[in-house]
Amino acid sequence: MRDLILASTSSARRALMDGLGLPYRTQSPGVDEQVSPLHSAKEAVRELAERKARAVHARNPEAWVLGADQLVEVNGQTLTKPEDRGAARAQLGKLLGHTHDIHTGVCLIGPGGQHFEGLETARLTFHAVTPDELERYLDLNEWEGCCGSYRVEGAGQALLARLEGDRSNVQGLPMVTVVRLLRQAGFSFFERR
Ligand SMILES: Nc1nc2c(ncn2[C@H]2C[C@H](O)[C@@H](COP(=O)(O)OP(=O)(O)OP(=O)(O)O)O2)c(=O)[nH]1
Repeated sequence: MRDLILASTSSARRALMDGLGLPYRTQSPGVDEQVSPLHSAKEAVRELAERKARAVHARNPEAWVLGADQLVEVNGQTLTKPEDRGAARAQLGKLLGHTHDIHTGVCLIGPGGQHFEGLETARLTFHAVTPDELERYLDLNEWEGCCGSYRVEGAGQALLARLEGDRSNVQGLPMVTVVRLLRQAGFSFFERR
């Protein structure tokens, strides 16, 4: 049985991997997530996904390690996870009534140094809502730990006017891409245990 590690502290990513049914374990990447301000959002998530995977692989060289990173891009600005409710209000203020992209980079590193990577973008359009409705949504605390301050699988779907792309990508892992990388790496599925 292959040793697969998800290099993530994200409960959303764990939930998505749990659904896939492959045996895996998790480890925190514990990396500095600073990247050059000259990087585009896509370059940043690609670099950080690899940085996370390589950091955990360095501690577990015999394992397969999957890392991921996500950013929201709107009007040329990149948004990550909000620090507090005020930051979440400001983020949603940029997204409501507009269209934004959410990019997720994924990187799979193997015991022999094998390296597979992918990047997926989903495009979301949000309804414009009143300030009172925004405050009511913020009261639900779905903004906590979420890039862009919303949960597409939660109450946040009431904000969604249009979604183009892989919904699981918005949640944190583009599972169509993750499955492609795992199959490219030779993983087999539905093993009898
Ligand atoms: N449940 C849920 N989580 C979301 C949604 N959109 C974004 N997120 C979460 C997934 C990730 O945990 C987080 C993206 O931020 P990062 O890529 O920096 O990952 P994070 O630091 O959370 O975990 P990691 O670096 O993998 O340990 O936002 C959503 O619609 N639903």
